[in-house]
Amino acid sequence: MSRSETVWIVDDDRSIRWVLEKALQQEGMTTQSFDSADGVLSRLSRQRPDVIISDIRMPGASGLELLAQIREHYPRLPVIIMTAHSDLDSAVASYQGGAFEYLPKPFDVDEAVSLIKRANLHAQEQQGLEVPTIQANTPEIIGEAPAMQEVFRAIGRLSHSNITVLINGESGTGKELVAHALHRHSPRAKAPFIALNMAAIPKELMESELFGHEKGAFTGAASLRRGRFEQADGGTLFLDEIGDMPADTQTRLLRVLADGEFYRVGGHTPVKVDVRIIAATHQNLENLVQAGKFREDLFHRLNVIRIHIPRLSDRRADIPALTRHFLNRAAVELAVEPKTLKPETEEYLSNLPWPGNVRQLENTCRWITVMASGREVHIDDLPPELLSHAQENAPASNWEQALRQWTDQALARGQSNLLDIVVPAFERVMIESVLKHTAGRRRDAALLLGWGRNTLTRKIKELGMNVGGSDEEDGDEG
Ligand SMILES: Nc1ncnc2c1ncn2[C@@H]1O[C@H](COP(=O)(O)OP(=O)(O)OP(=O)(O)O)[C@@H](O)[C@H]1O
Repeated sequence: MSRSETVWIVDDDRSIRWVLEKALQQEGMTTQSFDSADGVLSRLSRQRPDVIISDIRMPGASGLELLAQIREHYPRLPVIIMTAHSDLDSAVASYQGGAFEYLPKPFDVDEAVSLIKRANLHAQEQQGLEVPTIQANTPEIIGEAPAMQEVFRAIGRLSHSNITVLINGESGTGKELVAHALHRHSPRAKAPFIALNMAAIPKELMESELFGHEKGAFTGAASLRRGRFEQADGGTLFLDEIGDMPADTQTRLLRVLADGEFYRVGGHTPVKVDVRIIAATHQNLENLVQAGKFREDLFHRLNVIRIHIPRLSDRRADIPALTRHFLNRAAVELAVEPKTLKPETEEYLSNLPWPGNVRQLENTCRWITVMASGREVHIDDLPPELLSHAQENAPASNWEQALRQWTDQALARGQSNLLDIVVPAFERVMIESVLKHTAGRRRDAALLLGWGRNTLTRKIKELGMNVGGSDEEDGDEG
């Protein structure tokens, strides 16, 4: 490039401006910084940067207001929106407002720089496309954890499209919630969102459920019934647990997706529909295809865009916020004061395995709201299965987690001098295991532990361990 690209940085946080300025200048770009959105617009009438990167929340006009103004007056100018409040609403609002990208803070500086370069290239290639602004308003999906930010980005990116989406994730991770968000942030938002769980419908009823039936199509079909496909016309059909769909229904579904029309059960006139499919499964569809249980051609039709929803144990950072959200919601449902967690209870919950994912956490919050006696929730107030579960199932590889839980509980009991209890226990386990490994030979054991032999002997005495063998005799094999 002959001339240096100019990037405007808009953020009320001086350190962010500074970090970006330095990084961009190092890449040979020219920067100009603004501490609010207000100055940017007046400047734009005289001067034009190649890319703008702006924070959302600032005193005065917000980054999204700035974005809207720029889209209206300078549609070719790419804007990257940054925010410390990495919620779905800001992600979606950014994309729908026509942002080139959405960058949740804290971000990797290199990532920011390469994004800015991409924005610049894109602007040159595209010569600007104007995108309509739609007001965002969703039910809350909580997700500060990086894995969820990826999901939000996907929802944002897809918000202009009607493309088929396949959602993967364990049961209770929020697949339906995400499917709904995809719909609400799509051009079909005003049309129906129809959800259907393949695992919950008896096989023999599935076709009529999906495609409806004509009057008299079979015994009991007293009148014409429109199926889910017709109900979802113009909107979105969410097919949950698609892996459980029987083979013949898969064949019919494939045909509908190809032709955009189908016959009601017992019908002879084709029914035309325009339906966006979002499918979800907790199973590995590739494996089902290999096992001959899922049609490969249908799999490819559904697998256009895939969104993976992480299990709750892979986004533990979100557990406190989710818990507060569910406790507040349960309190509203039950018309009581919301419970709050003691810090050690929050920490304890954050470290549980949560095999039932977000749904299990939600149910736990309902349980707590009903059962916990005080306003503040102690570890002892948790449902008994969570208390025993943690102790029995703490995996050996995860001893730190077990230790953390033990510490929380000891603190909750008011115990002190904790290291006096834990350190000897720790040393005892290490010494026993290593001596077992060396068949009682202390010299080898000391080497493996990384201690001198005298230290090991002293420790064994101090700990009052009865480990057989002695310091004198262990010079030889014996
Ligand atoms: N990130 C989240 N923020 C707030 N609520 C959530 C979130 N994820 C899930 N939930 C809530 O948890 C419950 C379970 O979510 P959902 O039904 O979407 O899961 P699912 O993956 O579709 O489960 P299944 O596969 O068992 O049908 C719902 O009540 C949903 O509102």
